Amino acid sequence: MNAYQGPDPAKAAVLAEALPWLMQYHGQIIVVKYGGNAMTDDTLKKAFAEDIAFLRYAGFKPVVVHGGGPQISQMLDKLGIESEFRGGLRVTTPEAMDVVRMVLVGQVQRELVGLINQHGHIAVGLSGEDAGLFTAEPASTVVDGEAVDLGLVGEVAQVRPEAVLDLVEAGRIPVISSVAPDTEGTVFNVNADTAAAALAVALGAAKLLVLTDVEGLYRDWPHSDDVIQEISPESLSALMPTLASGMVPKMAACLKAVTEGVPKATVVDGRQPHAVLLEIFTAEGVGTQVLPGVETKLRKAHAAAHDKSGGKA
Ligand SMILES: Nc1ncnc2c1ncn2[C@@H]1O[C@H](COP(=O)(O)OP(=O)(O)O)[C@@H](O)[C@H]1O
Ligand SMILES: CC(=O)N[C@@H](CCC(=O)OP(=O)(O)O)C(=O)O
Repeated sequence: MNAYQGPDPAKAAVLAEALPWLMQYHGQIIVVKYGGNAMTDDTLKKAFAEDIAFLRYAGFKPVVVHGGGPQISQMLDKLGIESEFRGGLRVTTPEAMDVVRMVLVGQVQRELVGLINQHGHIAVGLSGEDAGLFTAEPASTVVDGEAVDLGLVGEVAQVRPEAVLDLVEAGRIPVISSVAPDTEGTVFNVNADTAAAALAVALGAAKLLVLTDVEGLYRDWPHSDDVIQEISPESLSALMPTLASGMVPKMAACLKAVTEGVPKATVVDGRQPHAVLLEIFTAEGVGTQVLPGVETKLRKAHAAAHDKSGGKA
């Protein structure tokens, strides 16, 4: 006969490990950017929605900014509209802009809102067009030393976070699409990483968490998969000219967020189910963290270890 074993203490240990993070982020805004490349299958999307609902019920204030690059490309292909990327941004004609808006607001945002609302009526979709959330201006981009005209690609010139704050204070989870009008009402395509960073700064978020389809920022991509675990804004700034494709706007967004007051920006692999919970509630470092003074801290820790070992470390 098997003796009664009782509940598994390992489960209690996992829950107890979450305590410091519950204390740190309780009542704080966390902006989570969900990239289109991390929305590849239904299980992943469902797990993402569970994580976001979990944060809300744990007393955090999650705000979601979503992408949808691959989903836009798929629809453009279907419609026979050509699109190319320059410096990680989609050159956007007026014809393509209609598709970008339709896919982001009408398709991707609706799906995420629906999935989160499986866990209570808590998610509300918004775009940069709602309540003046974002005002765009044409993006100016330089690729290989040359100014490039990207058409209707926008940068965020102004954020009015009131509508988002109203929802958050009411216990809701805003799910935001990155399209935004300029002051004349022309609607622009804003990269979702760029929009998430501008919003995180305006909301005074405690963290910007970016989900993508790589483990983090690779040191020597595409030649190695050595992930940079921690990097200061200064070192990241120096690295920016060496980055390629989608990592350019992503790391520029993290840099902007941390330089303008967000204490930490993290890029994690969204292909891993429950990547959000793992990043927030566990002590193991996942992905790449951009945080001020990190090299100074590492240098100090190294110097301390060196002193203790009498210079033998
Ligand atoms: N140094 C780098 N480290 C990691 N990925 C990189 C790097 N440089 C370029 N990339 C590319 O950037 C991509 C992520 O950007 P993107 O496709 O825009 O993702 P998302 O849809 O999540 O915003 C990766 O899949 C990879 O192909
Ligand atoms: C200007 C620009 O490039 N806009 C992006 C907007 C969507 C996005 O950023 O989606 P991901 O986060 O999935 O890459 C695009 O058209 O693809």
